[in-house]
Amino acid sequence: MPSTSKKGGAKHSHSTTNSVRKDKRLSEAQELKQIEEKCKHPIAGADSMQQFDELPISQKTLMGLKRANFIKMTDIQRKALPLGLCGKDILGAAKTGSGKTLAFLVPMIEMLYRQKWGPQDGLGALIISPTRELAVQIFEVLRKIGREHSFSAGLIIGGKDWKIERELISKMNILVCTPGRLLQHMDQSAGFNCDLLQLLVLDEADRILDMGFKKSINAIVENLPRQRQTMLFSATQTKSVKDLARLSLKDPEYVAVHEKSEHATPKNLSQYYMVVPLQQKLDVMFNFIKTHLTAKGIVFLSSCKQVRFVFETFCKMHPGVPLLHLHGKQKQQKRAETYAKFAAQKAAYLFCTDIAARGLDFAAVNWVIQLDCPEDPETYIHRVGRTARYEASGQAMLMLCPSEEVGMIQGLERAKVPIQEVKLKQDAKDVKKEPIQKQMQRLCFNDPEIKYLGQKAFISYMRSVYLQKDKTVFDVNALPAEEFAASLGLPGAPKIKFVEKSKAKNAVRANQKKSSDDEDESADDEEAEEEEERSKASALDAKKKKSKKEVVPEDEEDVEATGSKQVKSKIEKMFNRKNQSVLADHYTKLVDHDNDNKAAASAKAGGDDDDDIFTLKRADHDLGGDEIPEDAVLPTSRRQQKMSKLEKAKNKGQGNKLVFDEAGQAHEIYELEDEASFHAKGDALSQQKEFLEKEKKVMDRADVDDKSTAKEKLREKKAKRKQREREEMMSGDSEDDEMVVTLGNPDDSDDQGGDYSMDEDQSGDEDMEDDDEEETPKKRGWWQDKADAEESKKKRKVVEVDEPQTLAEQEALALKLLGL
Ligand SMILES: Nc1ncnc2c1ncn2[C@@H]1O[C@H](COP(=O)(O)OP(=O)(O)OP(=O)(O)O)[C@@H](O)[C@H]1O
Repeated sequence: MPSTSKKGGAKHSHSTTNSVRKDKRLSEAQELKQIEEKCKHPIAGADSMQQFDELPISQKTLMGLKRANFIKMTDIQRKALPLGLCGKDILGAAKTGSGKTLAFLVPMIEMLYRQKWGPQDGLGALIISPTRELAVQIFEVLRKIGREHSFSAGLIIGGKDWKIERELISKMNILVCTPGRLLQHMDQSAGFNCDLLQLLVLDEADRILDMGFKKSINAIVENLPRQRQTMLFSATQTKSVKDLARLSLKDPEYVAVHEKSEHATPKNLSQYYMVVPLQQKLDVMFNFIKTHLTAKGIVFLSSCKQVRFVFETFCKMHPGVPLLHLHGKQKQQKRAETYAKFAAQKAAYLFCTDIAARGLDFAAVNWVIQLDCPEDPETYIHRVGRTARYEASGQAMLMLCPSEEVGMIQGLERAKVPIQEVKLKQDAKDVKKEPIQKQMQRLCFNDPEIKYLGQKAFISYMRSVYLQKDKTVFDVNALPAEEFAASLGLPGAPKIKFVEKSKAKNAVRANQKKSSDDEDESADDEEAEEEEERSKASALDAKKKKSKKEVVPEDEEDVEATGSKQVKSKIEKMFNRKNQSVLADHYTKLVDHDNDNKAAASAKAGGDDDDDIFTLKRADHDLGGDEIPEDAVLPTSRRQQKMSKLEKAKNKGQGNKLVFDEAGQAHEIYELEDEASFHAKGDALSQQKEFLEKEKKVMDRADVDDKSTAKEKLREKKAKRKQREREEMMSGDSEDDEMVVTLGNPDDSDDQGGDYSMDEDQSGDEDMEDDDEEETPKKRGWWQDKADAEESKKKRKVVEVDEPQTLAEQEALALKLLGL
């Protein structure tokens, strides 16, 4: 009967499927056993292995590698993979473009596979990258080679929506992320749990471990289990014992493939440098593009503003090849688009900051041009590493100002970078030519936006040079400011306070040197010597105070009319700006109260400058000086405003103890005592001391209590928030899976995974940069609830002073609120 035969057929096929599955399971179990057996350290015959299929790895990984055309191992892979597969901690160092990514991805996938990691096991491996673009790239390679496996992997670099990320993060086996965003989730996402983490990878480890990310990484590592495998990779590897200790590496294997090689850069890379006066750089760059129209090049500049200005002006001059720009202040979507566009272009030039210096793997880049000098040889090595990747060849050009040549070239020699000088062609030096400068002037003249961008580019370049640590290379005073400004098309160089300060500092140094020379000469004159000491000490004191203030110049103080020694308030300074020649119009617009809204809107739309937005906010407060009574004690300095209550209390001293008489009048204690009984208690000084000690103890106790209460409140608040989030999570399961991939899905290989958006951890990347062409209004801080943020927003609008501490402050505030 048909029905019976159908049933029988179904039964048959069912049992066939079952037996296929069973066979598969058996062979997998067998494979696992064999791999386990082979992965005992050291792997037998590892030294002679050349291909991936000689390694003790799963068929699934091998298939993934094969489909992505990875057959033969590179040097770093040959050395690092056998160690990584055995679970060793690794410090991997190999030249740029040498294949470090696979050296950590393969052991990671294999380790999870061998442990039969499943959805219920949660997060097993974490990869941290310093930039979003690099994280995306790693994620893509993971998708390719892990396609046969069934782990879930997520990209956490700041999602479009925090909530979506938060929901997904709890379900991932592997996460590729940037430090800031990861930390944010660790702190705020209820479902995030990394207690079972098996493996941590830091790609571009030296960058992640340096100052910019230090705090985030420390906090992240604190949350991770100590029992885990850790791998660090970079072309310029850190070997700092301190760094390794803070990551709790266990007997790490140092795998360096270029340590013994003659050069630190790829052998197929030709490297040149050219000494170009600052004012000719743009001209030389433009000519370079015009004479290399079929090339694909990356041009590095020192700040976002520089990038934007050069990009905008060069676009307007139509060089005849597509131009793109990439920097950390662009919106994430724009960044991702630019990345994809440049990757797809055959001939194009990408202007960028160091955000693109590390790890990015664009195909077929012919030239890397460093229009601005890199901060150190390491940065140089990473920048040039964007070309000559794997087995390709490439060329790199470094443009140096005359004052940078000696220091930088010596540094590069020490870092084993082979570089040769090429001379600027005579016609490029011809002052009569200056085609760019004239065009630049026209652009600035016709378009105030361009002029303003130029001013900002000028200032940010000078600031970047001023802030550089290596003073043997960077000397802001050696730069021809006027000529440089003219080369940008500006009518004059904006006055920059920190440059003036730096000159003054040099003068003080010269004076000190002179006075110490004088001191040597008059060593026999005792009186003169003493005087000398005194003046030296006070000069040093003054210098200390000055340098403290100068370390990080405040944005709004950087550009300022110089010459006046008068002490001015910030508001005065702000208004004085309109008297400057170059930035006059712009600042007039910004501090014009009637036009505040207009200016705010334009700042948002054209959106360049956070300094300006900052200025605008202050102008908005309407804190007219006449509203505040003369005797009111308002916190004036920023430091004072930031002072905690405790600090303020400490600064106020211990206070007086008063006793009230029957009429309710307050008296000092001694007033109500007769002299005999006062003396009977001991001498006045010891009484005073005893009293103060007693009071101090009381205060210390109160302080401890206060702190623990505050901590407790914070804990409660956090627990409540997490609870709330947990409830929200339970109530709706998001269907958005843009940043997620289940690796075992061969059909989705061509999808563009990950839709990435903002993340807050780029401070380390672009910390010299302070503008934002596409800046959005300030977001709620990650530590704030929505309600908190609203509350603080409201507060900000009402009063901008600290909670009044003294009677005078309270009176001042009361009068202000009453509008008197
Ligand atoms: N075994 C291999 N066979 C073929 N190509 C490979 C192999 N390993 C890596 N590659 C290719 O080499 C290029 C560089 O690899 P990868 O990005 O991993 O280098 P890297 O060492 O991490 O570079 P960087 O230091 O700049 O980050 C990539 O395009 C990658 O696809």
